[in-house]
Amino acid sequence: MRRFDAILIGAGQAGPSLAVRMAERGMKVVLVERKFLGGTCVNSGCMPTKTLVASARAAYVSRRGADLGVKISGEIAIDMQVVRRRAHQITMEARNGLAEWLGNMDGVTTIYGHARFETTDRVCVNGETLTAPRIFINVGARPVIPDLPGLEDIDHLTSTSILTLDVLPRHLAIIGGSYIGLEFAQMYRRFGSEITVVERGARVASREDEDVSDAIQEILAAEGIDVRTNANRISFSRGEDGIRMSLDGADFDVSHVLVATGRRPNTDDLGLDIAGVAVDPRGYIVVDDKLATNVAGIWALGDCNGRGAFTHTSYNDFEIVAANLLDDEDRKVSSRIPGYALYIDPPLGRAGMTEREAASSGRKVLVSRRPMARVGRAKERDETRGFMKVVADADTKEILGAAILGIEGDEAIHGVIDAMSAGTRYTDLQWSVPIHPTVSELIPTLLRGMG
Ligand SMILES: Cc1cc2nc3c(=O)[nH]c(=O)nc-3n(C[C@H](O)[C@H](O)[C@H](O)COP(=O)(O)OP(=O)(O)OC[C@H]3O[C@@H](n4cnc5c(N)ncnc54)[C@H](O)[C@@H]3O)c2cc1C
Ligand SMILES: NC(=O)c1ccc[n+]([C@@H]2O[C@H](COP(=O)([O-])OP(=O)(O)OC[C@H]3O[C@@H](n4cnc5c(N)ncnc54)[C@H](O)[C@@H]3O)[C@@H](O)[C@H]2O)c1
Repeated sequence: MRRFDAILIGAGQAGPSLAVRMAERGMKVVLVERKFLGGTCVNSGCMPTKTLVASARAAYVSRRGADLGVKISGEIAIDMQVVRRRAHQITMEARNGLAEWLGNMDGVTTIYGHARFETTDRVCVNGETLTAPRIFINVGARPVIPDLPGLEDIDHLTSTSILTLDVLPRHLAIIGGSYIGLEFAQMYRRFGSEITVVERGARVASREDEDVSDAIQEILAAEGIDVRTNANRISFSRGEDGIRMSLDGADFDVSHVLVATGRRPNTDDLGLDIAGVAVDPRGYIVVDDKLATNVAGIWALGDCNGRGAFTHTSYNDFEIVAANLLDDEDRKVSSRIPGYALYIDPPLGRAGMTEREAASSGRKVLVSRRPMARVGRAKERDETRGFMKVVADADTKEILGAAILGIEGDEAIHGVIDAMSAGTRYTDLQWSVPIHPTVSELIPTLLRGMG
């Protein structure tokens, strides 16, 4: 049995950084990873997909060149092998960089293998027992495959396996109209596929306010994406020319099916029951505000704790745990202002509550909304789709949330995230002087329109 000061299970966004911080304090730590260093973001999530989004945008801009007076003679063609290779290369650079960083770090041992609890302070990997007084779980999540008739009998893709596809689907059906479904829908449409998005809910991106969902759907429909909402009866069979899909009684043929119906935590094969670590009914590890589980000496970070589902929330979990355990600070998850982006083009940048959440919190709510057509930068680029809105508390003047669906929305939203993190009231920002011509330039005007 090998003894360490800490065991970290999973090398996603939290594990490697925490391992290094602890080793820098002279601790002897072991990082256990069953597949690839970097986890989802590096290998099958943000990095490869945002590289693909960049290729798709290059195609879109090239096709629109003539509108801006740029003549391109000949067809705009996509080389899927180059597109895919680029995404893979970005992944490999990040994965190899991590291996080098960890490899050069005294005090960090990396073991490749599946970890499983034997007791509260022992973990078995590749038949060997490791023990430590502190164990950090950072095991992430994986795609959910829904129980749809016929799905098991056809070759279907997930957000992971589609990354190895180097042919262009003739017709890609995407089941699920949220982050993963919508990002892949627009990117493959821009590569040249016919796309049908099948969402069982009444609208796409259903966590957002209705006006945001509607505007997203309009943006996608304008690019020729067929979005079917309220889809109830979905089934599949092998067709003569690919896959036969049946949707609410109507049949059609598609060449490929991508399943994008959510993710579930990798907590079912960890032996958590043996260690006595509590999980909720969906398998997420139950943690307190400092990410400690119900078992002393065991913490859970990242997607597996259900307190966030993004790269930045997993990394922030590392920052919280490191600050509390190593720097004698008092950091809590509940202090985090929720922020994220949906990387369709134009992107949706989000901060804090939706308008619906703010209204249902019982506060008296003020809202202001402006179209992107009011933004000089958007007009100059001839990309005026979308709008921005902000929600505030009428009594305290606190900013409760914002959405910027428009070019650079993922960047411009940080003005709001920073203001919310600093506790700035919207009335204090109404007279700030932004730089022209930027997207952020409309924010003071937006805040002056609160009503
Ligand atoms: C297609 C896609 C696109 C995305 N795009 C974005 C984006 O643009 N922005 C964003 O913020 N987020 C995005 N996300 C979400 C983001 O990737 C995740 O939230 C983030 O990677 C979670 O990090 P994590 O550290 O919690 O876990 P992970 O990165 O999933 O790491 C967990 C690691 O644990 C390992 N592991 C699991 N079980 C064991 C075990 N028993 N023993 C040993 N090792 C184990 C796994 O192999 C994995 O390497 C995207 C996700 C997907 C799928
Ligand atoms: N830009 C980003 O930050 C980004 C990008 C991609 C993924 N992610 C992360 O990945 C996670 C998973 O994303 P996701 O889009 O797969 O999941 P999701 O949980 O956000 O959405 C799943 C969608 O599928 C629909 N659905 C479920 N079952 C269905 C069925 N049988 N038929 C039709 N529709 C069905 C749901 O109604 C929902 O709209 C997200 O929580 C997110 O954190 C983030």
